Amino acid sequence: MAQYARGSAVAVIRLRNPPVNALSRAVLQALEDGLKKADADPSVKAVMICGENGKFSAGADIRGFSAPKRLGGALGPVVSLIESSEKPVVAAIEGVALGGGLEVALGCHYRIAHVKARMGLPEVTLGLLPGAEGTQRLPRLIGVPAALDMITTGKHIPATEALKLGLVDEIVEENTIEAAIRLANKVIGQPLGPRRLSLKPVPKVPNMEAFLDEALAKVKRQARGCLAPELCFQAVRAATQSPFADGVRRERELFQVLLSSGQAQALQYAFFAERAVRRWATPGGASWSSAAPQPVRRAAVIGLGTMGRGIVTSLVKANIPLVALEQDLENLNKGRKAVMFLLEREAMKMEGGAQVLDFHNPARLQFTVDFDLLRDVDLVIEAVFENMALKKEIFHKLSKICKPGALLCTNTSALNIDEIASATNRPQQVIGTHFFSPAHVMRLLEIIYGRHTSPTAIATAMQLATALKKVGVVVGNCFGFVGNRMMFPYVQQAVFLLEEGSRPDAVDQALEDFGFKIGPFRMSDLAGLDVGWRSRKDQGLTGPSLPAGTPARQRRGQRYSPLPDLLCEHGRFGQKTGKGWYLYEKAGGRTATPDPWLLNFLSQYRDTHGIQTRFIDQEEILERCLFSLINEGFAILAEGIASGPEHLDVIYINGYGWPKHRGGPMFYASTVGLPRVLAKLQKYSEAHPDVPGLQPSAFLKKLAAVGNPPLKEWMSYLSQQSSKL
Ligand SMILES: CCCCCCCC/C=C\C=C\CC(=O)SCCNC(=O)CCNC(=O)[C@H](O)C(C)(C)COP(=O)(O)OP(=O)(O)OC[C@H]1O[C@@H](n2cnc3c(N)ncnc32)[C@H](O)[C@@H]1OP(=O)(O)O
Repeated sequence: MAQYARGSAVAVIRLRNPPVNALSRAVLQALEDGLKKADADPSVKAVMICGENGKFSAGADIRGFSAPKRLGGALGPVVSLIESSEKPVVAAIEGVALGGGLEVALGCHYRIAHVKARMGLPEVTLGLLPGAEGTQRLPRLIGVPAALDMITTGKHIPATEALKLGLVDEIVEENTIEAAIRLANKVIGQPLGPRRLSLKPVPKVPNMEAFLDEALAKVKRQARGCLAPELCFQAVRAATQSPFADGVRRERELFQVLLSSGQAQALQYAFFAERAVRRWATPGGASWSSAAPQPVRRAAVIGLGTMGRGIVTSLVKANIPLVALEQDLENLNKGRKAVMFLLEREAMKMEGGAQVLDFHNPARLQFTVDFDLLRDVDLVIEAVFENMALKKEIFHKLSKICKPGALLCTNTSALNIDEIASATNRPQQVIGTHFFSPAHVMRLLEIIYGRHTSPTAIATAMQLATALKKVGVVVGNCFGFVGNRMMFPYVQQAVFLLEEGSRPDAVDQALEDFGFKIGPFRMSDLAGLDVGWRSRKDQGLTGPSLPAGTPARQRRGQRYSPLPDLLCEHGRFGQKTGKGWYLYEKAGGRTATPDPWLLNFLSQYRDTHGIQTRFIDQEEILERCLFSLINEGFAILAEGIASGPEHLDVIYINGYGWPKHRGGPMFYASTVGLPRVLAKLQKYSEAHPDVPGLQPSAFLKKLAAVGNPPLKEWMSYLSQQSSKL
């Protein structure tokens, strides 16, 4: 809704649709009615538009884009109506003016913003473009380079920057509404022509065509298969080439293309999925609605290796005072130096820099080798390397030293939380916090509850995720949890494809063309092949504990590829040794080139094992890697390890480089159609009966059999008894 009120000479229209004043049909109708009322009332001399509860508007109601009666073209005409008003209209921007909200403000003749307000056109992140004439008005107001940047990236800018760009006329520290009414009174009677953006020319840029060509190349490079950035670009280019009305027509055409592209649906699903996972629940009945977090006033991180350094940096950035602990002075000094380097770099990116982070202050960041300093912390994150015995030793020590209420977190990517908790006297306060590398950059935090973990512990870990500006996803305890468990069959297929005749660069290319940031072999070289090797040795799959006479390509009755182990035995650990699945310019180098040695090695390997080399096309690469990953996802859902497909999708988008415009693996499966995914898995599992990862999960079969229901109904087909937790 929008509330209309007439004060003295200034009518006030207040957008009202909690929590963010999204522009629904009803709000737009009320806005239009308010404008018409003001126009018809001779005592009204000016209009002020604002939003309720300190928020202007977060834009079009996103749910409206998939509603049967779409929000459609309703907003553009309302923005035009505002602009064509014969009475001055002032936007009072508090909180946020995003998307359609900012387009409404662009239709106004004046804009005044609170200093803490944020503005942006984030439609591109939802697979759309600003469809209410924003792509035509913004370049006229702030110029093509700045408008292109805002529209193709969707970034939110603070009011101070908006003022510099000329996006707002004034910023105020308080009483935005009063200031806007004052401004409205002041401008009564002044000519409105110069304030109507649709009448302004687009400011010239020297050598506009060359500038646009370069900008387009950049947009394409960054889009990686996502359509919206390029179409946003095209809409802005139309503003540079055509009169306003023609530009608007072009904007509408392009908007329609995006709306029906499928990518918009995927990105909007991802938007809501990210919010849905905040409402966590466990099969035991614990949930976000009843569990209260405990405050974290001081934290500790144990271990200053790659993960620990990133975690410390993340906590400092979140303003949480902490103690960073290493086992000895040599490692402590090495870790301290690395953390300081990261923090200096982070500080340079921030306004206020090192002063704001205050990391030279020992009261905020203290380095030590003394466990006793952990006595009064509220939360500990252990981040030593993946070794159960070591982790248990540390947790045993922690449960003796830390105060009774302290939450004990383990940063592990696969180990059993219950076993780690068993080393303590407080298993209810032990929880897994799986950070992703680099931990101060990656958004995902997988939060793993064990058999005894309390709801308070889960709520506190979720609150920590929010404080660190991460997306926390609560999952159950199993080997590899959700993310890595789904990754195992994917990587396994990638390696099997090499055995059968493919090449690392062909597999990577297929998956990168699909939209992954990095293919499995480049990823494995980056992470280090030795990490998986160590884990396989611990599991007895390779190395000295392997019983003599074990067939080279079989473990526990299933197909196994020793290829990654063989590479490690040749000292090929990936980027760090300058060679792995690829060759690099030097140890630590980043430029991967196909390695003739490896291709020769693969060919000899196939000869040794009597494998007939065959050509494997892109379709088979994608289907075998992706469908086996998705198949594991269905098994995870059936076991109650995650409470919905959204959880798996949020994990994959934020932690594993899954292309967001494909909505996550489970959403992708829903778009492919579950009967098709099932049929392909059946085909491949018939061809490879010794690969369990290709055998369709019972839950997938059930969903296909009941007629491929929409994703949001999947979980209703799981009987309570099927949860193993
Ligand atoms: C015939 C062809 C004609 C073609 C013409 C077409 C005409 C179309 C015209 C115009 C098109 C305009 C496009 C848009 O405006 S798209 C929307 C752009 N806006 C955004 O992307 C903003 C999205 N929201 C956010 O970024 C954040 O929510 C923010 C506003 C910054 C607040 O963040 P925070 O405080 O962290 O709160 P939450 O994110 O948890 O949000 C609170 C709840 O509000 C829901 N929400 C937020 N924004 C919207 C929205 N725009 N629509 C609907 N719902 C929204 C959010 O989901 C939370 O609710 P819940 O937890 O239940 O999910």
